[in-house]
Amino acid sequence: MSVDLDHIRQVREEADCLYNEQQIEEAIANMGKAITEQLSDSNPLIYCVMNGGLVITGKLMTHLQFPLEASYVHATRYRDQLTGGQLNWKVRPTQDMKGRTVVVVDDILDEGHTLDAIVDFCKEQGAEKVLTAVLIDKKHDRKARPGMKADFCGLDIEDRYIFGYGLDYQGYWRNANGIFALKGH
Ligand SMILES: O=P(O)(O)OC[C@H]1O[C@H](OP(=O)(O)OP(=O)(O)O)[C@H](O)[C@@H]1O
Ligand code: HPA
Repeated sequence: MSVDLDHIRQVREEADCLYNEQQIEEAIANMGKAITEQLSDSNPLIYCVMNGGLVITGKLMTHLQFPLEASYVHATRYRDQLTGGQLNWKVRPTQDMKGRTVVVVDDILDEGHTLDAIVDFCKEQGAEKVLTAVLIDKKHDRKARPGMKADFCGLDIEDRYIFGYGLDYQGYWRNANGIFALKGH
């Protein structure tokens, strides 16, 4: 599929910045502190949810100065669309997680179906405790479960389509150094 890069550039230029780099880095440091307080003696297994979790997981991990193992899973349900569909597992966890504490790290808790499915899978595999950490919690009433929350969360946002810090618009701008909302969405 060919991509109109002028459109991609225009989207970034017209977007509203909801959080700048400094605010996000502060939020990530606070998440790191909270996770350290709770998990520093638990030898956790940290799972990055690709692709969106790439930036937050890397940045968060440097705030976790205790023994841990890191790996990734790959699950997607948006496929360059603005609304989610069926969850498609591309890479499932491979490590033995029996009896382990697992932390699933992702960029966003939107409706929550992605995190719920990954958490359920880890529990089925025998993880003793499964916790979730997200940079962003989007505020609306369409959560997979009413009141659903991540165990660790950096920032809340209003109900708009966002990109930056791992989140994409049509596969682009995961590299944007802020959280930006798409004009008109
Ligand atoms: O809470 P939900 O409504 O389930 O949405 C959240 C998920 O959606 C995005 O992934 P996406 O499916 O877009 O794949 P990507 O990580 O490759 O961007 C995001 O990275 C989360 O994993
Ligand atoms: O607002 C969003 N932006 C990008 N990816 C997403 N995946 C779920 N919600 C979003």
